[in-house]
Amino acid sequence: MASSLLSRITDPHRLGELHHDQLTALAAEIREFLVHSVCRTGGHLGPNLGVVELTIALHRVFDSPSDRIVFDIGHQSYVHKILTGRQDSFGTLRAADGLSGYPQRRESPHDHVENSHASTALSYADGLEKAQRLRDEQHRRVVAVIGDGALTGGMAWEAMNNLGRGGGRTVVVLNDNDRSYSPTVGGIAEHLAALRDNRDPDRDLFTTMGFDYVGPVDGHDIGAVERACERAALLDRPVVVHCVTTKGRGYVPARNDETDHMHSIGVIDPETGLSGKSSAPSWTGSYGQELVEVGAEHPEVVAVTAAMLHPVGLHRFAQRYPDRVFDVGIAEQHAVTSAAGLAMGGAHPVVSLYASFLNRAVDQVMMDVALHRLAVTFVLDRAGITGPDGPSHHGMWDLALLNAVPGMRVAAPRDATELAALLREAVSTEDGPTALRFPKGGAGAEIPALRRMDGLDILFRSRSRPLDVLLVSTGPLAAPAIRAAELLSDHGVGATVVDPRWVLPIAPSLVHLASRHSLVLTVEDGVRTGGLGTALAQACTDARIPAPVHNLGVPREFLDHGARSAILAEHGLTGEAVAETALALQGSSDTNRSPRLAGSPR
Ligand SMILES: Cc1ncc(C[n+]2csc(CCOP(=O)(O)OP(=O)(O)O)c2C)c(N)n1
Ligand SMILES: CC(=O)[C@@H](O)[C@H](O)COP(=O)(O)O
Ligand SMILES: [Mg+2]
Repeated sequence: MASSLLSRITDPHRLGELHHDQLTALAAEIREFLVHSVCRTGGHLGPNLGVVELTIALHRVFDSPSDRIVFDIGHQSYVHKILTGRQDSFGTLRAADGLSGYPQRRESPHDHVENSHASTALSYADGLEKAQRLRDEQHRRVVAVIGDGALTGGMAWEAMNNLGRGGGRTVVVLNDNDRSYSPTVGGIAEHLAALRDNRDPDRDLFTTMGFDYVGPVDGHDIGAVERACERAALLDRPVVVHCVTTKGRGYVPARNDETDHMHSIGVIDPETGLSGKSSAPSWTGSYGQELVEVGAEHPEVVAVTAAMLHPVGLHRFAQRYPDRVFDVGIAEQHAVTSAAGLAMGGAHPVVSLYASFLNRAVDQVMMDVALHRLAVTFVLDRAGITGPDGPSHHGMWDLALLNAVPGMRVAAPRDATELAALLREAVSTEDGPTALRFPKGGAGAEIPALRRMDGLDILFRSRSRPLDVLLVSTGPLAAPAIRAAELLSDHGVGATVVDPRWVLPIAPSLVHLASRHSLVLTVEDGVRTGGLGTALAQACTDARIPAPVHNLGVPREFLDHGARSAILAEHGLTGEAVAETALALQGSSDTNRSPRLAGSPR
């Protein structure tokens, strides 16, 4: 939808041609553009509606890309993308081969940080500034745009500690909308509220740490933000420009969304803000419901979230047990070690995180929880390929990372029934940490076991030659594994499908089962390197089992955004692909079998 002013802005330098009234009109056009485009593609509508004027002002004051504008998390960079020549391709947002929902260097020289994990922007700024000083490029400015939520992350304060006294000139633009998803929690949020209300400007934290402070500024007044940034740009020391904004501004359905002001939406009707999709039971919903019941059965259970109470499904538990839920802000490292303290004190904390955000707290899992053999349960949502949020959101490393943690037990439920059972087994484990992992989206159909054998669930067994191939499935990849076994059986190759339930460490019973088969294939929604398959292959080698163990999983690569199903298919994690791989491997050891599924079954 080309519009008069917006279509003129093919480059941010064109903003300088507009006078104040036109800027206000441009902001209105951008808001309308955002609502109609993001309602069609899905994405972070609320955060971007809140930074329209702020982003216009930044691009009028600073000379991107010579001046670097770095966005923290980057979910609020849509306006930046629209102003830097990408409005025409906005309809491809978050689709495979389309625009990323975060800054992406291959899209534009104006983009710098692709990682969507919070609280990193100030550290990048510190490094960029040091490089600029070394290269005698002091004419360039570094501008770090960080939200009040991201400012609750520990890394941000490690960077503030360096920026404040490091001789730099970073302009920290604090986008304060008083929200992460929910209202931002903790002392920092209180301090920002005091600054917003001019209650104690003299004792402000920032000046004590060596920053100038400019604000609070109305983040929706382009002129006011421009003047604040121009003042900041003249300073020869680090400065915080405190902009006060409103998440979801200008779109009534977003403002009325009390949960998170449409922080992240799917496809919705722009007129009503409603999604036509019937919400099938999700993994998150099943977990949230189950934890309420577990909370009644286990009074020692408490829940910990890192600013994602609703996204990880803890809101029902919070309603039922308000004193047993702890939102620590976007602070996963603190969440884990605080949980270690809770466990030391006799509680059984259940720490709910998106799997990829656990990456930054691995040392805390290892040295604060596992070293002390503490009863902490980690529930990792968005484990495996997530899809539209791209490489830093795929929860593909948790199995490999936790595989290296002594004493850690990891479960991967294949359906909601198993989730309920494994959650109870986890919170009943008192001699060390446990983890449950499940993917984004619907929990899928129930997959009953034929029988349970030494803790292993046998899900499929060919009537003839069942010992030809053992398919070891992980969580919901049980479904494609069963499909593969059916196809193999149709082609005269026997197969057994086993779900270990507790996938790490490798159970001796699984090694024994593998020893009885001619070929073993493991199937996991996680990086192959160091995952379940690697662990089973190592255990089979240690036990001198001759059966080849072939691992199917996610490659050791950063995977672009796209649909979860398409990415899984691309990496051979569908029933048909698994069957073809097994046939090819069989074919390599048994020449009279065709390695293809094509053609009618035997
Ligand atoms: C390490 C990490 N934990 C959690 C998230 C999930 N997350 C994405 S945006 C967001 C809230 C960010 O709040 P804020 O920084 O204030 O930005 P706003 O959305 O308000 O503009 C969270 C928690 C993340 N991206 N990274
Ligand atoms: C930006 C961020 O980290 C999250 O908002 C992310 O977009 C998660 O999205 P889902 O909750 O839809 O998986
Ligand atoms: Mg915020």
